[in-house]
Amino acid sequence: MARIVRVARSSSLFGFGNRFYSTSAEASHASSPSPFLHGGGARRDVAKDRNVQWVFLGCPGVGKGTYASRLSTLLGVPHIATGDLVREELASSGPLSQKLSEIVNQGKLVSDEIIVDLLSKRLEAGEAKGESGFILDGFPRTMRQAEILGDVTDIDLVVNLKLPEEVLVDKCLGRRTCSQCGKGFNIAHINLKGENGKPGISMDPLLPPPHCMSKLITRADDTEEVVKARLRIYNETSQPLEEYYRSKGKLMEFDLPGGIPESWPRLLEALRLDDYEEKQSAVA
Ligand SMILES: Nc1ncnc2c1ncn2[C@@H]1O[C@H](COP(=O)(O)OP(=O)(O)O)[C@@H](O)[C@H]1O
Repeated sequence: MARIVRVARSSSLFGFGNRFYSTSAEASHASSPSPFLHGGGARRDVAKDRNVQWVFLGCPGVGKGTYASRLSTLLGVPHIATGDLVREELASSGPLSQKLSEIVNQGKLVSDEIIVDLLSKRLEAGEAKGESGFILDGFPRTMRQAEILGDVTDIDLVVNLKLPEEVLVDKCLGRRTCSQCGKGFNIAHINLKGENGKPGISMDPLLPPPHCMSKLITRADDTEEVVKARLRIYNETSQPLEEYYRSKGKLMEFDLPGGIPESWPRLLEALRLDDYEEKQSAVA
Protein backbone atom coordinates (compact mmCIF):
# COMPACT_ATOMS: atom_id res chain seq x y z
CA MET A 1 0.00 0.00 0.00
CA ALA A 2 1.36 3.39 -0.94
CA ARG A 3 2.49 5.57 1.92
CA ILE A 4 -0.20 8.16 2.31
CA VAL A 5 1.34 10.65 4.63
CA ARG A 6 4.10 12.52 2.93
CA VAL A 7 7.21 13.58 4.70
CA ALA A 8 6.61 17.25 5.28
CA ARG A 9 9.41 17.56 7.79
CA SER A 10 11.74 15.48 9.88
CA SER A 11 9.93 14.00 12.85
CA SER A 12 12.91 12.67 14.65
CA LEU A 13 13.99 13.19 18.20
CA PHE A 14 17.66 12.50 18.28
CA GLY A 15 18.80 10.95 21.48
CA PHE A 16 22.29 11.65 22.57
CA GLY A 17 23.11 10.39 26.01
CA ASN A 18 20.07 11.29 28.03
CA ARG A 19 19.06 14.33 26.04
CA PHE A 20 16.77 14.75 23.08
CA TYR A 21 17.71 16.85 20.13
CA SER A 22 15.53 17.82 17.24
CA THR A 23 16.53 19.30 13.96
CA SER A 24 13.03 20.44 13.24
CA ALA A 25 11.34 21.50 16.44
CA GLU A 26 11.08 25.16 15.51
CA ALA A 27 10.02 24.49 11.96
CA SER A 28 7.35 22.08 13.08
CA HIS A 29 5.96 24.51 15.63
CA ALA A 30 5.70 27.11 12.92
CA SER A 31 4.02 24.83 10.42
CA SER A 32 1.49 23.11 12.68
CA PRO A 33 -2.07 24.31 12.42
CA SER A 34 -3.80 23.99 15.77
CA PRO A 35 -6.57 21.44 15.96
CA PHE A 36 -9.98 23.01 16.11
CA LEU A 37 -12.19 22.58 19.12
CA HIS A 38 -15.30 20.56 18.94
CA GLY A 39 -17.56 19.69 21.84
CA GLY A 40 -14.91 20.59 24.40
CA GLY A 41 -12.14 18.54 22.81
CA ALA A 42 -9.79 18.76 19.90
CA ARG A 43 -10.99 17.27 16.65
CA ARG A 44 -8.50 16.92 13.91
CA ASP A 45 -8.61 17.47 10.19
CA VAL A 46 -5.96 15.18 8.87
CA ALA A 47 -4.17 16.94 6.08
CA LYS A 48 -3.06 14.27 3.67
CA ASP A 49 0.16 16.00 2.78
CA ARG A 50 1.69 16.46 6.18
CA ASN A 51 3.23 14.46 8.89
CA VAL A 52 1.37 12.77 11.72
CA GLN A 53 2.78 13.20 15.23
CA TRP A 54 0.17 11.82 17.54
CA VAL A 55 0.06 10.56 21.12
CA PHE A 56 -2.36 8.00 22.54
CA LEU A 57 -3.21 8.42 26.22
CA GLY A 58 -5.37 6.14 28.31
CA CYS A 59 -5.42 3.70 31.20
CA PRO A 60 -3.84 0.26 30.97
CA GLY A 61 -6.16 -2.05 29.05
CA VAL A 62 -8.15 0.69 27.33
CA GLY A 63 -6.98 -0.35 23.86
CA LYS A 64 -4.26 2.19 23.03
CA GLY A 65 -2.18 -0.48 21.32
CA THR A 66 -5.07 -1.82 19.27
CA TYR A 67 -6.22 1.52 17.87
CA ALA A 68 -2.77 3.09 17.55
CA SER A 69 -1.63 0.05 15.59
CA ARG A 70 -4.65 0.15 13.24
CA LEU A 71 -4.15 3.87 12.61
CA SER A 72 -0.46 3.32 12.02
CA THR A 73 -1.28 0.84 9.24
CA LEU A 74 -3.89 3.16 7.77
CA LEU A 75 -1.69 6.26 7.83
CA GLY A 76 1.66 4.62 7.08
CA VAL A 77 3.38 6.00 10.16
CA PRO A 78 5.13 3.92 12.82
CA HIS A 79 3.29 2.89 15.95
CA ILE A 80 5.80 3.25 18.76
CA ALA A 81 4.74 1.73 22.08
CA THR A 82 7.18 2.36 24.92
CA GLY A 83 5.79 -0.72 26.70
CA ASP A 84 6.97 -2.80 23.70
CA LEU A 85 10.41 -1.15 23.88
CA VAL A 86 10.61 -2.05 27.56
CA ARG A 87 9.54 -5.65 26.86
CA GLU A 88 12.12 -5.94 24.06
CA GLU A 89 14.79 -4.75 26.46
CA LEU A 90 13.58 -7.28 29.04
CA ALA A 91 13.74 -10.09 26.51
CA SER A 92 17.23 -9.11 25.40
CA SER A 93 18.80 -10.04 28.76
CA GLY A 94 20.94 -6.93 28.42
CA PRO A 95 22.37 -5.04 31.42
CA LEU A 96 19.08 -3.23 32.08
CA SER A 97 16.94 -6.31 31.93
CA GLN A 98 17.06 -7.39 35.60
CA LYS A 99 16.41 -3.87 36.87
CA LEU A 100 13.52 -3.37 34.44
CA SER A 101 11.84 -6.65 35.23
CA GLU A 102 11.60 -5.78 38.93
CA ILE A 103 10.03 -2.41 38.13
CA VAL A 104 7.63 -3.64 35.46
CA ASN A 105 6.51 -6.70 37.41
CA GLN A 106 5.45 -4.46 40.28
CA GLY A 107 3.46 -2.25 37.90
CA LYS A 108 5.74 0.71 38.54
CA LEU A 109 7.01 3.19 35.99
CA VAL A 110 10.49 2.94 34.56
CA SER A 111 12.55 6.09 35.15
CA ASP A 112 12.11 8.98 32.73
CA GLU A 113 15.79 8.73 31.90
CA ILE A 114 15.64 5.07 30.83
CA ILE A 115 12.41 5.44 28.89
CA VAL A 116 13.61 8.55 27.05
CA ASP A 117 16.79 6.71 26.16
CA LEU A 118 14.88 3.69 24.80
CA LEU A 119 12.57 5.95 22.81
CA SER A 120 15.44 8.01 21.41
CA LYS A 121 17.15 4.88 20.16
CA ARG A 122 13.94 3.63 18.56
CA LEU A 123 13.35 6.96 16.81
CA GLU A 124 16.94 7.09 15.61
CA ALA A 125 16.69 3.58 14.19
CA GLY A 126 13.43 4.58 12.46
CA GLU A 127 15.01 7.72 11.09
CA ALA A 128 17.84 5.66 9.62
CA LYS A 129 15.21 3.52 7.83
CA GLY A 130 13.49 6.62 6.47
CA GLU A 131 10.50 6.59 8.83
CA SER A 132 8.63 9.80 9.40
CA GLY A 133 5.90 10.76 11.82
CA PHE A 134 4.76 8.57 14.70
CA ILE A 135 1.90 7.46 16.81
CA LEU A 136 3.22 7.22 20.35
CA ASP A 137 1.50 4.77 22.67
CA GLY A 138 2.40 4.83 26.36
CA PHE A 139 4.59 7.93 26.11
CA PRO A 140 4.49 10.45 27.67
CA ARG A 141 3.34 9.06 30.99
CA THR A 142 4.74 11.69 33.34
CA MET A 143 4.74 15.47 33.20
CA ARG A 144 8.52 15.39 32.85
CA GLN A 145 8.25 13.14 29.78
CA ALA A 146 5.62 15.47 28.28
CA GLU A 147 7.91 18.45 28.83
CA ILE A 148 10.86 16.68 27.22
CA LEU A 149 8.71 15.77 24.24
CA GLY A 150 7.32 19.29 23.99
CA ASP A 151 10.82 20.76 24.07
CA VAL A 152 11.93 18.89 20.99
CA THR A 153 8.95 18.47 18.75
CA ASP A 154 5.38 19.46 18.13
CA ILE A 155 2.63 17.01 18.90
CA ASP A 156 -0.36 17.56 16.62
CA LEU A 157 -2.96 15.60 18.47
CA VAL A 158 -3.42 13.66 21.69
CA VAL A 159 -6.14 11.03 21.65
CA ASN A 160 -7.41 10.13 25.10
CA LEU A 161 -9.17 6.77 24.98
CA LYS A 162 -11.65 6.14 27.75
CA LEU A 163 -13.52 3.16 29.14
CA PRO A 164 -15.30 2.73 32.47
CA GLU A 165 -12.75 1.73 35.11
CA GLU A 166 -14.78 -1.40 35.95
CA VAL A 167 -13.91 -3.02 32.62
CA LEU A 168 -10.19 -2.18 32.52
CA VAL A 169 -9.03 -4.88 34.92
CA ASP A 170 -11.03 -7.57 33.06
CA LYS A 171 -9.63 -6.36 29.75
CA CYS A 172 -6.04 -6.55 31.03
CA LEU A 173 -6.60 -9.99 32.51
CA GLY A 174 -8.07 -11.18 29.19
CA ARG A 175 -5.09 -10.05 27.10
CA ARG A 176 -3.15 -12.72 25.23
CA THR A 177 -0.37 -12.52 22.67
CA CYS A 178 0.63 -15.16 20.16
CA SER A 179 4.26 -15.95 20.91
CA GLN A 180 4.84 -16.80 17.27
CA CYS A 181 3.14 -14.08 15.19
CA GLY A 182 3.08 -11.44 17.94
CA LYS A 183 -0.60 -10.57 17.39
CA GLY A 184 -2.70 -9.50 20.37
CA PHE A 185 -6.05 -11.01 21.34
CA ASN A 186 -8.48 -10.74 24.22
CA ILE A 187 -10.48 -13.56 25.70
CA ALA A 188 -12.58 -11.37 28.05
CA HIS A 189 -16.35 -11.07 27.61
CA ILE A 190 -17.25 -7.58 28.75
CA ASN A 191 -20.85 -6.86 29.61
CA LEU A 192 -21.29 -3.86 31.86
CA LYS A 193 -24.85 -2.80 32.46
CA GLY A 194 -25.69 0.89 32.15
CA GLU A 195 -26.68 2.70 35.34
CA ASN A 196 -27.24 6.25 36.63
CA GLY A 197 -27.63 7.56 33.09
CA LYS A 198 -24.35 6.02 31.96
CA PRO A 199 -24.59 3.69 28.97
CA GLY A 200 -23.68 0.04 29.39
CA ILE A 201 -20.86 -1.42 27.42
CA SER A 202 -20.34 -4.81 25.89
CA MET A 203 -17.36 -6.20 24.05
CA ASP A 204 -17.01 -9.58 22.45
CA PRO A 205 -13.76 -11.41 22.95
CA LEU A 206 -11.20 -11.05 20.20
CA LEU A 207 -10.31 -14.69 19.77
CA PRO A 208 -7.18 -16.00 18.08
CA PRO A 209 -7.31 -18.18 14.96
CA PRO A 210 -6.81 -21.91 15.62
CA HIS A 211 -3.12 -21.86 14.61
CA CYS A 212 -2.30 -19.28 17.36
CA MET A 213 -4.40 -20.98 20.04
CA SER A 214 -1.66 -23.17 21.52
CA LYS A 215 0.94 -20.38 21.43
CA LEU A 216 -0.83 -17.78 23.55
CA ILE A 217 1.09 -16.07 26.30
CA THR A 218 0.03 -13.66 29.03
CA ARG A 219 2.13 -10.68 30.04
CA ALA A 220 3.81 -11.16 33.41
CA ASP A 221 2.45 -7.77 34.56
CA ASP A 222 -1.17 -8.61 33.65
CA THR A 223 -2.06 -10.11 37.03
CA GLU A 224 -4.92 -8.59 39.03
CA GLU A 225 -2.65 -7.13 41.70
CA VAL A 226 -0.21 -5.57 39.22
CA VAL A 227 -2.98 -4.25 36.94
CA LYS A 228 -4.59 -2.51 39.94
CA ALA A 229 -1.22 -0.99 40.85
CA ARG A 230 -0.79 0.23 37.25
CA LEU A 231 -4.27 1.78 37.25
CA ARG A 232 -3.51 3.56 40.52
CA ILE A 233 -0.22 4.88 39.15
CA TYR A 234 -1.95 5.98 35.95
CA ASN A 235 -4.49 7.99 37.93
CA GLU A 236 -1.82 9.62 40.07
CA THR A 237 0.98 10.20 37.59
CA SER A 238 -0.35 10.09 34.04
CA GLN A 239 -3.83 11.56 34.35
CA PRO A 240 -2.50 15.12 34.87
CA LEU A 241 -1.26 14.88 31.27
CA GLU A 242 -4.88 15.04 30.12
CA GLU A 243 -5.26 18.53 31.58
CA TYR A 244 -1.84 19.53 30.25
CA TYR A 245 -2.79 18.67 26.68
CA ARG A 246 -6.36 19.90 27.10
CA SER A 247 -5.05 23.33 28.06
CA LYS A 248 -2.99 23.33 24.86
CA GLY A 249 -6.12 22.53 22.80
CA LYS A 250 -4.61 19.23 21.65
CA LEU A 251 -6.71 16.70 23.51
CA MET A 252 -9.39 14.67 21.77
CA GLU A 253 -11.44 12.71 24.30
CA PHE A 254 -12.85 9.49 22.94
CA ASP A 255 -15.23 7.31 24.95
CA LEU A 256 -15.04 3.88 23.41
CA PRO A 257 -18.60 2.79 22.66
CA GLY A 258 -17.79 -0.96 22.70
CA GLY A 259 -15.40 -3.37 21.05
CA ILE A 260 -13.50 -2.88 17.80
CA PRO A 261 -16.54 -3.25 15.44
CA GLU A 262 -18.35 -0.35 17.13
CA SER A 263 -15.35 1.75 18.14
CA TRP A 264 -13.14 1.71 15.05
CA PRO A 265 -15.60 3.43 12.67
CA ARG A 266 -16.50 5.98 15.33
CA LEU A 267 -12.85 6.75 16.00
CA LEU A 268 -12.20 7.24 12.28
CA GLU A 269 -15.19 9.56 12.16
CA ALA A 270 -13.88 11.57 15.13
CA LEU A 271 -10.52 11.85 13.38
CA ARG A 272 -12.21 12.67 10.08
CA LEU A 273 -10.60 9.66 8.51
CA ASP A 274 -13.83 7.80 7.74
CA ASP A 275 -13.94 8.53 4.03
CA TYR A 276 -10.19 8.13 3.93
CA GLU A 277 -10.34 4.47 4.90
CA GLU A 278 -12.87 3.83 2.12
CA LYS A 279 -10.60 5.49 -0.44
CA GLN A 280 -7.64 3.47 0.79
CA SER A 281 -9.55 0.18 0.53
CA ALA A 282 -10.70 1.15 -2.97
CA VAL A 283 -7.11 1.58 -4.20
CA ALA A 284 -5.66 -1.37 -2.26
N1 LIG B 1 6.45 6.15 29.24
C1 LIG B 1 6.76 5.27 30.19
N2 LIG B 1 7.32 5.68 31.36
C2 LIG B 1 7.66 4.82 32.33
N3 LIG B 1 7.45 3.50 32.25
C3 LIG B 1 6.89 3.01 31.11
C4 LIG B 1 6.51 3.87 30.03
N4 LIG B 1 6.00 3.11 29.03
C5 LIG B 1 6.02 1.84 29.47
N5 LIG B 1 6.56 1.77 30.72
C6 LIG B 1 6.77 0.54 31.53
O1 LIG B 1 6.33 -0.58 30.78
C7 LIG B 1 5.19 -1.20 31.41
C8 LIG B 1 4.24 -1.70 30.35
O2 LIG B 1 3.77 -0.61 29.60
P1 LIG B 1 2.51 -0.75 28.61
O3 LIG B 1 2.71 -1.93 27.73
O4 LIG B 1 2.33 0.57 27.96
O5 LIG B 1 1.36 -1.14 29.59
P2 LIG B 1 -0.11 -0.64 29.93
O6 LIG B 1 -0.95 -1.81 29.61
O7 LIG B 1 0.01 -0.39 31.42
O8 LIG B 1 -0.50 0.59 29.16
C9 LIG B 1 4.64 -0.13 32.31
O9 LIG B 1 3.91 -0.68 33.41
C10 LIG B 1 5.92 0.56 32.79
O10 LIG B 1 6.60 -0.20 33.76
